[in-house]
Amino acid sequence: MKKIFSSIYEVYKMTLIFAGDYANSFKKSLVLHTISYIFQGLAFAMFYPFLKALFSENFMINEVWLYFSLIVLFSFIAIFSRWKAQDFDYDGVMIDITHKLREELGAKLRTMPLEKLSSYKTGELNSTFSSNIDESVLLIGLASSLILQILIVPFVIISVTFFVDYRLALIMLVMFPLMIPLNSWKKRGSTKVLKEYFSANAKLESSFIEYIQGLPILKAINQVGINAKNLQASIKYVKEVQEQSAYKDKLPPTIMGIMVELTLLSLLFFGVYFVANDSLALVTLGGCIVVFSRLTEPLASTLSFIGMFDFIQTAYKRIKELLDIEEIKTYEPIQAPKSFDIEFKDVEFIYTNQEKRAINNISFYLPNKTMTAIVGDSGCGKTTLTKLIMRYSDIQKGTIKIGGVNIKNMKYEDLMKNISVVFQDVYLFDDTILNNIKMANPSASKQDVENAAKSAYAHEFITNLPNGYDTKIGDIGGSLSGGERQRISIARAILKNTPIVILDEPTAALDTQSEGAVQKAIEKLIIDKTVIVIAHRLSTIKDANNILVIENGSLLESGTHDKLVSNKGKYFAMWEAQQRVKNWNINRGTN
Ligand SMILES: Nc1ncnc2c1ncn2[C@@H]1O[C@H](COP(=O)(O)OP(=O)(O)OP(=O)(O)O)[C@@H](O)[C@H]1O
Repeated sequence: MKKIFSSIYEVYKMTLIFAGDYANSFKKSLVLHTISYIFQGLAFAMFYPFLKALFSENFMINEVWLYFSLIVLFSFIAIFSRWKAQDFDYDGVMIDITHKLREELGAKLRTMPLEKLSSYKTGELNSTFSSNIDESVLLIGLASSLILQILIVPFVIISVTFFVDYRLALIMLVMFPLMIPLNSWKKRGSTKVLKEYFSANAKLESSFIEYIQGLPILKAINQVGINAKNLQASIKYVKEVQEQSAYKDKLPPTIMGIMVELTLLSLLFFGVYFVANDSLALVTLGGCIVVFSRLTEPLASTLSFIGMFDFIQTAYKRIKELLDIEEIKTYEPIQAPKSFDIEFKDVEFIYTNQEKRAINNISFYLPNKTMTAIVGDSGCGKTTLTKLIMRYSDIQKGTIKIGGVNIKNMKYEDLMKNISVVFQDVYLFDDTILNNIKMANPSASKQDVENAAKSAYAHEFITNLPNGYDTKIGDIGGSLSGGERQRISIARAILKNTPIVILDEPTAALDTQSEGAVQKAIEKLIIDKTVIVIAHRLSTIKDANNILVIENGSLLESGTHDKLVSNKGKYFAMWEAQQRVKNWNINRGTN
C-alpha cells in the first residue's frame, strides 16, 4: 500500500514546492475536494435507508422524504464544495505555475556552469521545458481531484455498508488487497517504460533539431540520408517504446476491471444466498447493488489514475533534476578588479566524464592591455584555457585571477561584463541587424550602434541591405557572407567595449578577401585591450606581445615570435612547416 501512495505523496510534495505562493490555495482546494467526495459518498450511502423506507411494510412518507432530503442535502454540499474547490482556478493557477517554472528553468540555464549546460542535448532541454512541464503541472489538478474521488467515495460507502451489513462490506473489501500486487506489477513495467518514453521523446526532438540544423551542410555534400537515418532511428525508437507501454499498461487495469465486475457478481451471489436464508433484507441487497454499481467505473480505473501520478512524477523528476543543478557560486569576499591583467597559477582542469586532464598545471601571466596568442596542435587545450577565464566550469586546482582578483570572487555578471569573445562561428539571432548588434549593450543609442558598425567596417554593407539596420536576419537568410556575419559580431564586441577580448580563430573560415576586412575590424576592436587570440595560422599572430605554445594541456614554451623562432623548439617547427606550405602554394601559383 505504501508503494501505491509513494508516488502520489511525492507528487503532492513536489507540487507544493513548485506551487510556491499558491501552495496554501492548492491545499485548501484539496481539503474542499475531500469534503465534496465525503458528502458524495454519504449521498450514495443514504440509498440504504431511503430504499428501506420506500419499500418498508410500514411505509411512512415522512421517513421517505427525510432520507430523500438528506440525499439532496449531501449532494448539494458535495457540489458546493467542489465548486468552491474550483475557486482555486486550477487552469489559471496551473498556467501561472508552468510559467513560473519555465522562468526558473530559464534563470537556471543562465546561472548553471556552461559545462553542465553543454552536457544536455538541445532536444532534451526542449522537451523538459515544454512537454514535461505541461504534462505534469497541467495534469496535476485533474489527477488530484480524480484520485481523491476514487479513494474517498468507496471508503465512505464501504464504511457505511459495515453498519448496514458487515458481510457485504467484507465482500466489497476483498478486491482492495489485490490492487497492491496489480499496481506493483503495473509500476514495475511502467517506471522503466516511462523513463524510456520521456528519453525517447527527448531523443526524437534532439534528432529532429540536429537534422534541420544540419540539412544545408548535408545537402551540400549530397549526404542528406546520413542524418535521416538517425532521425528515422529515433522515430522507430519512440514507436517501439509506445508499443511496449501500450502492452505493459493494458493488462493490470484490465484485470482490475474484471475484479470489480467479479465483486459485483459476488455481492449478488452471496446477497441472494443471504436473502434466501433470511439473514438479509432484499431491499438492503438492492441498496447495496445500487450503491456499488456507482463505484464500478471509478474503481476499475484506479490503476490508470494511480499511473497518472507515475507519469507526473517522472516528468517532475526531470524538471527537478534541472532545477537542482548548482549555480555558479560567487565566493566571499566579492571583489571587482581595477585592472585587467590575467594570471593563471598552477591551473589543472579535467572535463566531467573525461579521464585525461585537458589542462595540466599551467601558469602564465598576461599583462594588462597586451596581446597574447595561444597556439598548439588541435585538441591541445587552447579553447579550454579561454573558457576557463569565463568560468565555463570551475578548475580543480590552482587559481585564475583578473587584476589580482580570483574570478571565483567576482560576480558572474561582472566577470562577463568585462569579456568579449569573437568566435569562428557567428550566431545571429532572428531579429534586426540593429538588435543583433545592440544586444551587446541594450542601453546603446542607434548612433552608438552605427559607430560600432563603422569601426567594424560593417556600416556600408548594412546600409546596402533592403531595410538597412532594420533588416531582419531571417528575411535575408543565408545571403550574408561569412565575413559580413563576422563583422556584425565584431561590431557587437566593439559596442560592448570590454577591457578583455578573446578571439577564437575569428578568420579561420574566411577567404583571403573577407579575412582582410575582418582583420581590419579586429584591429579597431583590440585597441587598448587585454587580448587573447587563438590562431592556427602563425603569420596572423607574429606581432603578439607574447605567444603561449600548448601541448597536451601543458605550457611547452612562451615568448615573442622572434624568441620562439630562435629557440628552435615546437613553435619553430610549426612556423617552418607553415612557411613550407606557403612557399609551396606560391610556387604552385607561379608555375
Ligand atoms: N565539453 C567537453 N567535454 C569533454 N571534453 C572536452 C570538451 N571540450 C573539449 N574537450 C576535450 O578537451 C581537450 C582540449 O580541447 P580544446 O577544445 O580546448 O582544444 P583546442 O586546442 O582548442 O582544439 P582546436 O584547435 O581543435 O579547437 C580535447 O581533448 C577535447 O576533446
